[in-house]
Amino acid sequence: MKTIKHIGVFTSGGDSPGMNAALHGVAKTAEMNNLRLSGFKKGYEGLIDGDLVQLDSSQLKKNVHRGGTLLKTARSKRFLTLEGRQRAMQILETNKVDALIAIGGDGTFKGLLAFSEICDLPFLGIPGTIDNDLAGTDFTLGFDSAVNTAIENIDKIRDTAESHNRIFLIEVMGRDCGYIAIHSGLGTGADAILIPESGHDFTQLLEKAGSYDREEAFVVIVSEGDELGVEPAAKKIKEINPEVDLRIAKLGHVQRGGNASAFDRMLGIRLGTAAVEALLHGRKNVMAGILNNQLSLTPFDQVVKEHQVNDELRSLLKIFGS
Ligand SMILES: Nc1ncnc2c1ncn2[C@@H]1O[C@H](COP(=O)(O)OP(=O)(O)OP(=O)(O)O)[C@@H](O)[C@H]1O
Ligand SMILES: O=P(O)(O)OC[C@H]1O[C@](O)(CO)[C@@H](O)[C@@H]1O
Repeated sequence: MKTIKHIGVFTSGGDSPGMNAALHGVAKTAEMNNLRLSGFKKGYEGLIDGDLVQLDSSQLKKNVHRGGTLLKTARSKRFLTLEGRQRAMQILETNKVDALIAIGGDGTFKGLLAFSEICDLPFLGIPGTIDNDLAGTDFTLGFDSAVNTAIENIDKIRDTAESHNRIFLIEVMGRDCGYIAIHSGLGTGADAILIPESGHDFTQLLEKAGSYDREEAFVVIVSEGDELGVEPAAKKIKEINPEVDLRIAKLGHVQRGGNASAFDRMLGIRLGTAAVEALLHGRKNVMAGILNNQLSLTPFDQVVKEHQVNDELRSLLKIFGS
């Protein structure tokens, strides 16, 4: 095993609160072990272009709380091509990088799997996405903050919904994973929660919404990947009852921003530290995560896209969400 003296780190895919805390965890642990640390900017784009900066923990510690990512991020079309990945490999060789840490979601780890076919440097992953759609960790960085933001905004919408006795269909993020919808819906006493994984029979829900008691609000949380979707759901409700007073609200990218929650700050510090220590212990091509509140390392091919909507959540959804 080659001695590690120089680590590269980057953030990739959608930004998520807690990424800066993870960068601080990486930088501080690298410093403690006398390692050089380079940050590649804009995800895989920075690897391809050789766009890198030297990182040290004194700048990063002031930004532990901040949402977004100081290294910036991107969805890189070029890294999907072999030419892009070959160029990235040359950049790593030229800069004498001995190991690479990626902070991102399932796409980022698929990228590392593809990269590992041509590049045998040790890669370490840190789960950073608001979607919480990865196996190998109970929570991804940013999920807790995003749910808190969603809940804060849904509470506000409920105030106006109650005042007007309106039906509100509120779309939350999560791509094709309903985790944010379940947590924000249960946490706000929603009347119904629609998620991609549930395979709903919508008839009952739509009828309930269509004939709702006009003396009350009716709040439905709809995950953006749900098979029905907010506009078609609204249309169907209107078909059942053209008189209903209905509004749609899409929370959108507000869910990705804002200061990281206490939970995400701590998670970032833990996982950033664990990633550097795992590399120093000779581990490669694994993601650092937290399972049952214990640090855990899971190979990339096992972490990509396993939805965590388990039996317990499904049964909660049956009781509270439809
Ligand atoms: N099969 C693949 N081969 C090579 N690179 C890939 C592959 N899949 C994804 N990538 C790279 O990983 C980047 C990040 O993936 P993606 O845009 O899906 O975000 P993500 O990491 O899943 O984060 P989020 O969950 O926040 O969207 C892509 O833009 C692309 O450059
Ligand atoms: O910012 P973009 O590229 O529009 O991506 C939005 C997507 O990214 C996420 O915020 C994180 O994966 C998803 O919930 C959402 O579907």
